[in-house]
Amino acid sequence: MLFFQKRTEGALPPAPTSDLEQLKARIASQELPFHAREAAKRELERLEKTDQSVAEYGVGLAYLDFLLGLPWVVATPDRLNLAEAEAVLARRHQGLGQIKDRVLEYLASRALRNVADFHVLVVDDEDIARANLEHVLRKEGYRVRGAANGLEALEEVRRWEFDLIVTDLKMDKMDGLELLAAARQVSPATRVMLVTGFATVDTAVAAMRQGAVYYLAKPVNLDELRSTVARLAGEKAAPTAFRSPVLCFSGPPGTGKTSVGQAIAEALGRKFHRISLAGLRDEAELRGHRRTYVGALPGRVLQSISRLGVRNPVFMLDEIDKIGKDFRGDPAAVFLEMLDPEQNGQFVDNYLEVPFDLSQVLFIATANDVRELSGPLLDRLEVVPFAGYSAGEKVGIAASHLLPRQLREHGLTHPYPVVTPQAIRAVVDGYTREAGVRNLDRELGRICRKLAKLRLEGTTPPGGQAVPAGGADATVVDEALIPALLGPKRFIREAAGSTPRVGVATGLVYADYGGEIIFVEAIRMKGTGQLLLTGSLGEVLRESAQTALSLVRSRAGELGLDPDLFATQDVHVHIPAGSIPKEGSSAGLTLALALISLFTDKALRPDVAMTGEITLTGYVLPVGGIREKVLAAARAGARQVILPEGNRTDALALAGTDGPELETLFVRTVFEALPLALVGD
Ligand SMILES: Nc1ncnc2c1ncn2[C@@H]1O[C@H](COP(=O)(O)OP(=O)(O)OP(=O)(O)O)[C@@H](O)[C@H]1O
Repeated sequence: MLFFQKRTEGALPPAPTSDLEQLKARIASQELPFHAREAAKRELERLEKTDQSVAEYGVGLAYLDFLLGLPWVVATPDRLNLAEAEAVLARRHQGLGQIKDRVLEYLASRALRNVADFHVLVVDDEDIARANLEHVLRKEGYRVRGAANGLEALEEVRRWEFDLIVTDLKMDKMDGLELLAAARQVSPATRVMLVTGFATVDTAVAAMRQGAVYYLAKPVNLDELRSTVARLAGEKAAPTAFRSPVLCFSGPPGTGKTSVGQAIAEALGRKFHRISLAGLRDEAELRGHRRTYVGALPGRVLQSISRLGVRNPVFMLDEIDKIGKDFRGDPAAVFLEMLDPEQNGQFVDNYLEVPFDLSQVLFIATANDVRELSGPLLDRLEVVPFAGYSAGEKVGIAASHLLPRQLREHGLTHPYPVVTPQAIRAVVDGYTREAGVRNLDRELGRICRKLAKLRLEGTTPPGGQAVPAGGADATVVDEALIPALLGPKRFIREAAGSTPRVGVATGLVYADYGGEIIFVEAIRMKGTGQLLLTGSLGEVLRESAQTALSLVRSRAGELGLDPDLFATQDVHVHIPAGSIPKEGSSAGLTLALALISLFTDKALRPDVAMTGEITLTGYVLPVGGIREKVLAAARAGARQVILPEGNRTDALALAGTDGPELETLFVRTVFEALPLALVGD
C-alpha cells in the first residue's frame, strides 16, 4: 500500500517565497516617505536575524505588514465644487439653513486656497532678462508679474500675495538680499529664489541662511528654473495643511450632526469615518500601545486610516465632550496634537513609532455640550451650534426624509402608504420627547414594521382602512390610527395638563440633550425661618434660592406680606426630576415666583414657563439656551414663556424660523412677571 507519494524530481512545487522576501519586495516597490522606509528596513534587518519560532518574529511581521499597509501617499482627489456641495447638503437635510451656510463657507475657503494659481514675481533691473524670465514662467502656466527693482517689488508684495519671488541679486537701490529680508517681513509665506551672475559659494550660503529657497546662477539654466519652480508649485498644490480651525458640531442628539458630516464627505468625494469617543477609557486606545507590551496594537486613529486605505478621509470624532471623565492619560493633549495643523503632520502612534501625516485628514468633532470641553481644546475648534427642532420642523423632516427612507427600508413601496402630517404630529407630540428626531425616526420605523406585517397578512389595522396585499389603494395612516399602531400615548404635555397650584412654578432648564421643563415646588411650615433645599441641587442653584428668599423677605411690604411671618416659618424648596442636571443660575426667576406664590397664597399658572437669573434687588438678567428652552416649553404644552428682556433678540431670531406656537413675554424685574404668572392677578 502506498502511504506517501514519493516526490519526483522536476515536479517540485515552486519554492515558496518567504514572508521576509515578500516584505522586502514591498519595501522596495512601495512609495514610502523616507522615515517610514528606513523604519521598515530596520525592522526587516532585525527580523532576518530573529529565529522564526520566537513570538517576536510574528510581532515584527505584523508590525511591518501594518506599516506597509498604511496609506502613506494614497488619497482620494478632492472635488471642491460648491454648487454640488450645496446640492448634497440640500438633498440630505431639511432646514438647517445657517448650518449649511457655515459649512459651505468653510468649504469655500478650502476651495479657494486649493485652486488658487501659483503667483510669481520676477524682479530684475535688466528689462530683457526680466522679460525673458517672465515669458518662460508664464508659458509654464504660472501667474507672473514683474518689478524693475527691489523697492518696486516690495510695493507689489504689499498689494498681492506671491507664492514665489524670483529676484536678481545685484540691483540698484535695494539688492536681492535686502528684498528677501523685507519681503519676508511683509509676507512670511512667500518663498524667494535668487538669481545672480556673481555666484560664489559664500553669497549662496548667505542667501540660504537668510531664508532663500534656491540659488540660481546666471546664465539661467531654464530646465533647472522650470523644475525648481514646478517643485515649489507642487508643494503648494498638494493640499497644504488646512489651518482653519476644526469644525465642532454641537447640539442635542438626533439633530443631524453626524449626517451633515457624512454629507460633507460626500460633497468632497472623500471617505467618511466616525469614531465614537463616548466609551473611550485610555489614551492608548487612540495612540496605540508600545510594541514592548504583549498584544500591542496601533491606536484607533491609525487603525481606521489603515482600514480606509486613504490618508485624507473625513474623520468624525463623535462625542468629544464625553471623554476625559474616566480617562487614563491626557485626552486634551492627544486631541490637541491630532487637531493642531502645526503638529498633526507628525502624529506619532506608540505602536508605529514613525510619525504619520494626519494633516490631510478633515477632522470634524461633535459634542452635545461644549461647556464640558477644556479651554485649549475649545480654542482649536470652531463651534457650529445645532439647535433642537420645533414640532413643525420635525413633521417636515419626517415627511420628506425619515418616513420615505423607513418606508423603503421596510419594503412598503408598492404603493407607499400615505401618512398624514397630522398623524406625524401625533407621533411627535405623544410618543417622543426630544430635541432632535432620533426617537421620532425609531417610532416611524415601528409604524412601518406594523404596516408591513399587516400588509403581508392582508388584514386591517384596528379602526383603519384595509391594507391591500398587492398594489391597489394606498393605506392611509391618519391621526386616529396612531394609537392602534403604537399603543397608548407615552408622553403627556404636563404643563398644559396640570392645574394651578400655590408654590409650584414651571421652570426651564437646558441640558446636553436639549431643553426640559421642571416644576419648582415650595412649601412652608411652622419653624424658625430656615430654608431647606432638596432635589440634588448644585451650589449656584442653592445660592439662587437664598437670593430669591431674601428678595421676597426684603419686599414683604410691597407684596402685602407680614414681615414677621418669615421668622416663624420654615421653607422647603424641592425640584423633582432627579435625572435632570440642575445647576446654573437661570432658575432664579422660577424660584422667586414659587416663593412669592407660596407666601401670597396665590396659585401660579402651570402653562406659563419661565427662565431668568435674578439679582438681589429683583432685576431679571439674560440667560443662555433660549431656543432649546422655548422648544422644551412648547413640547410640554406651555402657552406662554416669560423671558428676561435681555434675551429679546434671541427670542426674535427664533420667531423668524418655524418657531413654536407659543407666546413669549419679556420682563425686566421679578415684579413685572407676577401679573403674567399668578392666577387672577
Ligand atoms: N434636518 C434634517 N433633515 C433630514 N434628516 C435629518 C435632519 N436632522 C436629522 N436628520 C436625520 O435624523 C437622524 C439622526 O441624525 P444624526 O445621527 O445625524 O444625529 P446626531 O446629531 O449626530 O446625533 P448624536 O449626537 O446622537 O450622534 C439621521 O437619520 C438624520 O439623517
